[in-house]
Amino acid sequence: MGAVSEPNNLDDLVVRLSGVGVRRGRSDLLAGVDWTVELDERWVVLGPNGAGKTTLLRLAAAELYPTVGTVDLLGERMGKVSIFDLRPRIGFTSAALAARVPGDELVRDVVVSAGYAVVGRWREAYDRLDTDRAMELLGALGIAHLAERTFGTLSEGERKRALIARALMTDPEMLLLDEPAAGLDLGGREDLVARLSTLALDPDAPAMVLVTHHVEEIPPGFTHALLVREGRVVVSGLLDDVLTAENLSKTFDQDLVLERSGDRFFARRR
Ligand SMILES: Nc1ncnc2c1ncn2[C@@H]1O[C@H](COP(=O)(O)OP(=O)(O)OP(=O)(O)O)[C@@H](O)[C@H]1O
Repeated sequence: MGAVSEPNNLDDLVVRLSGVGVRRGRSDLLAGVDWTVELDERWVVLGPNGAGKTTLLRLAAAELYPTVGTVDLLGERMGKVSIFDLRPRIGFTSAALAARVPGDELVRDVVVSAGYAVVGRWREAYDRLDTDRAMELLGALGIAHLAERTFGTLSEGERKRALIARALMTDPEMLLLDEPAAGLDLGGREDLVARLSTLALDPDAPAMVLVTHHVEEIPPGFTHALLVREGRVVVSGLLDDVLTAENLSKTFDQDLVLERSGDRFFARRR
């Protein structure tokens, strides 16, 4: 599965992977991946540890080149375009990025500095408009009151939200979230899922791709799913078609039951 479906409008394509493989030494981190993401789509990428989810997201973030196949991002072919032109058009959050943010950086500056595509080493004067925009985003994520705190003093949940605000700072055409709810308590997870749901349902929001291990973390409003296992796409397509007990069981190599309550999903072993 995972065949490239023909998009309605080529201009709306934000990601197109064709026959993509990523090889390191003798290991295939990814193999034979075909995937397209359109502007109005919100994708969840699900799979067990080590399946290749982060590798897939890093390809979409222009952080990694494929070993084989082609990657088109926002209408540009990777390898033929400067990644420095491409990256401000892509919002990306990950644990690796969080680890690079200096603990003594003010939260407001963590967000504003996204416009300069650097963390921790910008000290240029910045525009008042940038500050206003950063404050607006921190407000939308419910942490405007933390703007003057240093990043290092934030809780895990507050850091995740600050980094999502940062990822949105450049008004990207695509927002990539690598396990945004990892490490959050139940309240923190539910709060984040609700905020991501609001974003997902906003027609003006960018295309979104969210990587997770847990179906409970799928925000309402997400439209598509890609299930990956051992570097290969198990199935991809519309969320309602793809998210079945059978597909999940295949992906996680467990006999799983999937339950749906309203617009949320829950899974457990049979
Ligand atoms: N540079 C590398 N060299 C060799 N193997 C690597 C390299 N980078 C990643 N891997 C391996 O590739 C596989 C896929 O890694 P990736 O981080 O994409 O998985 P993931 O699905 O995001 O996992 P997790 O859910 O645990 O974060 C893993 O088995 C990982 O150990």
